[in-house]
Amino acid sequence: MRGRRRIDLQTLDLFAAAHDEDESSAPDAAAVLAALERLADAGLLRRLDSALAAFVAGQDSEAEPALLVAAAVLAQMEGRGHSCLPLAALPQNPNEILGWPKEAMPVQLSLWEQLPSRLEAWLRALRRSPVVRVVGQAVAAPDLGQPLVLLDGEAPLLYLRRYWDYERSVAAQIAQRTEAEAAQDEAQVQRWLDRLFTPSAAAVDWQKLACALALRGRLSVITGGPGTGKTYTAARLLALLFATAPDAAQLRVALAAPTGKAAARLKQSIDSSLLELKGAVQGELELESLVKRMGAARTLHSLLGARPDTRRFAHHAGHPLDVDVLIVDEASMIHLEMMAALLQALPPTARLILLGDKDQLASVEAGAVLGDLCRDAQRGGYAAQTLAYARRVAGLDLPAQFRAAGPSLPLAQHTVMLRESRRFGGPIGRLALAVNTGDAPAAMELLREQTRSGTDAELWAREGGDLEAVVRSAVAGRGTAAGYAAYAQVLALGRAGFASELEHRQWVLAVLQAFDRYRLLCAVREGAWGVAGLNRVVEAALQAQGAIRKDGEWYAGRPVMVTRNDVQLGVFNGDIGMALSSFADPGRLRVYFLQGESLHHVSTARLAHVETAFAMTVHKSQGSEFEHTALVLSAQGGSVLSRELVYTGITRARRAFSLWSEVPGLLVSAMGSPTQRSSGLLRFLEAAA
Ligand SMILES: Nc1ncnc2c1ncn2[C@@H]1O[C@H](COP(=O)(O)OP(=O)(O)OP(=O)(O)O)[C@@H](O)[C@H]1O
Repeated sequence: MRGRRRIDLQTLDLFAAAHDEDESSAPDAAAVLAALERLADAGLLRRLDSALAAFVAGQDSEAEPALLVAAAVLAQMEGRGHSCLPLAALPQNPNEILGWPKEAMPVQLSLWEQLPSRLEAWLRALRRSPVVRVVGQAVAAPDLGQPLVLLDGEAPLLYLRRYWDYERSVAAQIAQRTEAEAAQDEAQVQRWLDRLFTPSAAAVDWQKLACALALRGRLSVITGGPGTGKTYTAARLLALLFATAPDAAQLRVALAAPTGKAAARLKQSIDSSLLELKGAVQGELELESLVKRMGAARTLHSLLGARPDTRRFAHHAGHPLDVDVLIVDEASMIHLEMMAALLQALPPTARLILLGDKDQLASVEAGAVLGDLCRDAQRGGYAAQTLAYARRVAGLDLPAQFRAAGPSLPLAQHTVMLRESRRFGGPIGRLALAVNTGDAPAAMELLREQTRSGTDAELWAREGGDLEAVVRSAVAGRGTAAGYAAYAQVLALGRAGFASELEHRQWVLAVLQAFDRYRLLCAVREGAWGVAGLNRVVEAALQAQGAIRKDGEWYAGRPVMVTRNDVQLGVFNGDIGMALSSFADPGRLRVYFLQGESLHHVSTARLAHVETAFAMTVHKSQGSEFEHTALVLSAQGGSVLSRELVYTGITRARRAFSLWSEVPGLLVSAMGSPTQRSSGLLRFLEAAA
């Protein structure tokens, strides 16, 4: 938290000014606003949080302290990815919500002493304010553009208006997409399912079930860990849609993902899965023409038509996307606002197929939509009708534990979790599973046993800080697993110059590919064990070896990550590029990005929003995989060190995973801290059911 260290939280007096004026009375709105400012000075709140409280006070001259504090806490929650504030915990257990460090306890108590101790009094303060729109189960106050919305009822939630709108919109769209089931020729569906799925030894062929369920609706959610066959299943689903569509030649299919890298992987993986099916369809389906017609996969920003300097997209309900089927991969990264925009822009008749791993980190922005949508995925929750349908068309008899015990959400009938990983049978997969289930003893034992077995093991861990060792390993690799030396070698090949543009292009591709063999992933940005510190020391080590020649911000071989979408330049947040000499003007550096199969390049001068990318956050690594991934846990990680963060880091590794922990115990404590994001999405969906 910014600036916290400069202020002694134990002695910080939030109400110093108010006490000077009058010792006896409770602080008024001005005193509370001043206290919130001090909390922002101390880094416990953001400026934005105290500013929202000040805005509320400006709109409501009679605002009570509880309302102002609730507004500031709500803004703070939004900054941490929650879409709303569950009010019930606020009076008695604010720590659960605030997550402030222990040393902030005196400050928190001094503020809370001035606030009501009962929820009812907080609710009264909210209900009586003109800045709060109160919406109950049965009645709703008129919409006068109030900036806050109180969802009153048993477990009241407070929203910023924007997020209230997004959640309701997403829930309404999903309810609509899951209500009516498309009529179909079941005999035809059964025939094709049997052709595309050979009998499986597994108790349940979840991939076949996913296809069967997806065929009868306009929304399909397919979740599963890495290598469980999400894209393999989506390709079969496409073939099925193609085979059963009345006018297959006209079927418009689009592929998308939140990042460019994930989009490129999706396209590659879908194409190769489709072409592998040629034998199974024996010329009956024109799979090659389907592959051609799909075109490149795009980022969601580009698909929806992001426009400079506005949150609005070119495509929306009034100007929908021109698609019949949209497959979106890495859906765990889609934040609430983006999901609302995507659903709005999709024609009501189009099918949406969401693929993603519900256990991965959610987006930095507010909302954990895939996690919410997959609440029932583990236990199935299938209704009798769904089970009967699965038996009829797919010959699947689901064990009793996957049947809904009571009334089930329509959404659950459109959701399937894939459970068998084809890629991660070994130690990386076992570690990911142990982390995911919070089994710390199993995870630690596995890491110890693997580390003991030598540097070539799939897993390797060191707890207790030795930054120099981290850097040595980052450069040289571990055993036969790559480090950045691999990219440095390819980079050096360019120094001799190129005879042709083609030769130069091949070299650029080779540098980008070599760089992607290894990545340092950090939990935090700041500090020696964060992104900024590690980037500096890795750069220095490569410089010392002569692998790079850094004499300014830009140098040949500087890997960069784009930090802001720039529609005009065609680069998006999270894209990774490499500064290299251009063929036409070898003295000039350009930044090269691999977009699908094609290379895109931009002049360094035009790329204002980038950062060096030898080390990057786990958040930004989603949608990417590296042959060797090193996860670096900083002792400054605090609440950022979550189970999802560690799981996401581990599952970025294809062949080797290394863990570097600044101090012992960080991994175990992260595993014991699953992230919970507050949202009302399921409540809206349940209400709509
Ligand atoms: N039923 C199956 N039979 C044979 N091979 C399969 C099957 N399902 C998946 N595979 C193979 O397993 C590998 C992983 O599948 P796929 O890439 O579809 O997984 P994924 O869940 O999309 O992974 P990621 O999350 O990493 O993108 C692929 O090589 C795929 O061809």
